[in-house]
Amino acid sequence: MSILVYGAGGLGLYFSARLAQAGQEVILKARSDAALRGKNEPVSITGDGATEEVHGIRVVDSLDGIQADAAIITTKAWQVEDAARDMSAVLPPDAPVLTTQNGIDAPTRATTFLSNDQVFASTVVVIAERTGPLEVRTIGPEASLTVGSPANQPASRASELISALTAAGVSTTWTDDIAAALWKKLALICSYGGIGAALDANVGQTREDTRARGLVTTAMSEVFSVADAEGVTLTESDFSDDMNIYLKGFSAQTTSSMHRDLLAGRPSELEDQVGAVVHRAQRAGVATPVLDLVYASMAPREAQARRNP
Ligand SMILES: NC(=O)C1=CN([C@@H]2O[C@H](COP(=O)(O)OP(=O)(O)OC[C@H]3O[C@@H](n4cnc5c(N)ncnc54)[C@H](OP(=O)(O)O)[C@@H]3O)[C@@H](O)[C@H]2O)C=CC1
Ligand SMILES: CC(C)(CO)C(=O)C(=O)O
Repeated sequence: MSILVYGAGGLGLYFSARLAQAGQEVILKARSDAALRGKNEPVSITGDGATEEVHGIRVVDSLDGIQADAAIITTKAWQVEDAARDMSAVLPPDAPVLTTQNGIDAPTRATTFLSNDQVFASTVVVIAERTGPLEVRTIGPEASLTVGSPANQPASRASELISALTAAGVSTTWTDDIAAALWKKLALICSYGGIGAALDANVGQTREDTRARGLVTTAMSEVFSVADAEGVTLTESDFSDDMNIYLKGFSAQTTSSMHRDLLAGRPSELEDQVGAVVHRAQRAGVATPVLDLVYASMAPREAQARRNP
């Protein structure tokens, strides 16, 4: 199968490497340094102290003349529309396209230029960081994905892509309620990531401090309340799952990518994560005082980063 991976950052390099190692034909849409260097170079993937060089990935900086059977969008959330526009010119209309972004808006953004039926969404659990052009480092286990169709398409429409991911060692589960899966993940990253960013504290530090832990817990329940107002069904056991990941699943040093980007002065996914919740809360008349404060305290930093990217 020929798979277009769009965006050579942490997640894009990770998927490209694993899919190519499993024998898939991978086209990686990169830009800037990664595209220029990548013409004749392998992708290097480091995890568990070992580095593997993966050859055979076709790195391109333009989709002109590209043919692919499926695509995975691995840009940041605010770049999904551009990616979708670009690939809509070359993909067959029935080719499945998988979004991987945190937040809840990526599938809608993708359908600005792609058909509802071909866009599949996923939540991704992995820690993959781009460490240089065509270099990625993973921390912890291989990725696991929950995949579904916002347009209620059957799994069979994306079965070849799902099989390719599974064969590449990425455990992939199908869900009939992808909206719930996206909101559940959003509740996790918005809460520990939002409070972590506002306090500049890692997971270990917010977990150990009673007041900070209370803020994470309240922020999480605020996201659940907004999901409820949006008609998304999340259960108490979903809340416990998220709390367990925060309290027991993450290593103490963990910070969210939104936190790291904000603190480094880079454009972040603040709008797509905390912003997406507080704006919906306002429209639905749901009180989210903790997340409002996180958003208000981080928005000036975000605006500054976007003035000087
Ligand atoms: N990394 C992870 O472990 C996880 C990430 N996610 C989610 O996955 C998404 C991607 O995250 P991550 O990989 O960390 O982000 P990165 O910023 O590392 O990667 C995004 C990449 O997309 C590239 N890109 C953007 N627009 C284009 C374009 N038009 N053409 C070519 N390349 C483009 C960027 O290029 P350039 O560098 O030139 O800007 C960048 O390399 C986010 O929504 C994140 O929340 C979810 C779970 C885990
Ligand atoms: C939860 C985590 C670390 C990995 O899945 C993530 O998605 C992020 O920080 O953006």
